[in-house]
Amino acid sequence: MDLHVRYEGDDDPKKCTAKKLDRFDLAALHRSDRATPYGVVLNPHAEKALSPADKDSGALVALDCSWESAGEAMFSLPGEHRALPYLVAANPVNFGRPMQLTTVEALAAALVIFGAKEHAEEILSKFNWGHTFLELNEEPLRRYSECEDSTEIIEIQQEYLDRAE
Ligand SMILES: C[S@@+](CC[C@H](N)C(=O)[O-])C[C@H]1O[C@@H](n2cnc3c(N)ncnc32)[C@H](O)[C@@H]1O
Repeated sequence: MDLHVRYEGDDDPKKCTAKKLDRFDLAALHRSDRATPYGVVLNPHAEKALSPADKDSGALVALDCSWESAGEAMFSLPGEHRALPYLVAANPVNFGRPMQLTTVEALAAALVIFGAKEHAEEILSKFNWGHTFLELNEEPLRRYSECEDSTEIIEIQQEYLDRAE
């Protein structure tokens, strides 16, 4: 599956996970909405949860910008907008926190949910904490990948939300 990133460029380029994926030719960066291919847009504000039912909806797209600027209005890209279900970050900035994933973690999570675990491992292998993301989220990612649709994903997510309270 082709990975695309709408790249805003307002985060430190040395720490930016999308930039690193681009350097290894593992994702394509786009500087405008128009230049970004239509597909599934990973958007934490989306009403619908990502599920295996989305896997044939075209390109997989993330928006790389700082979390300070990642408000709802920023996600103006045309596409099928989907939020990832409950997962925890493994990156050093947000380790253990739910939902605020880096771009590479978000793309990897979507790939695992779509049944492309090897592709997820490949992109995470460029980060020394990358494998930890799959270890921390092994059970939820496996269960999400076995769901039919967004309704089933939400049911499983609720179990993790209840446990986290
Ligand atoms: C806000 S940017 C921050 C990127 C960070 N600067 C980096 O270097 O990776 C992270 C992007 O990953 C995706 N993402 C992260 N968490 C998500 C979630 N819970 N649901 C959907 N997409 C998410 C979104 O596309 C989001 O804009």
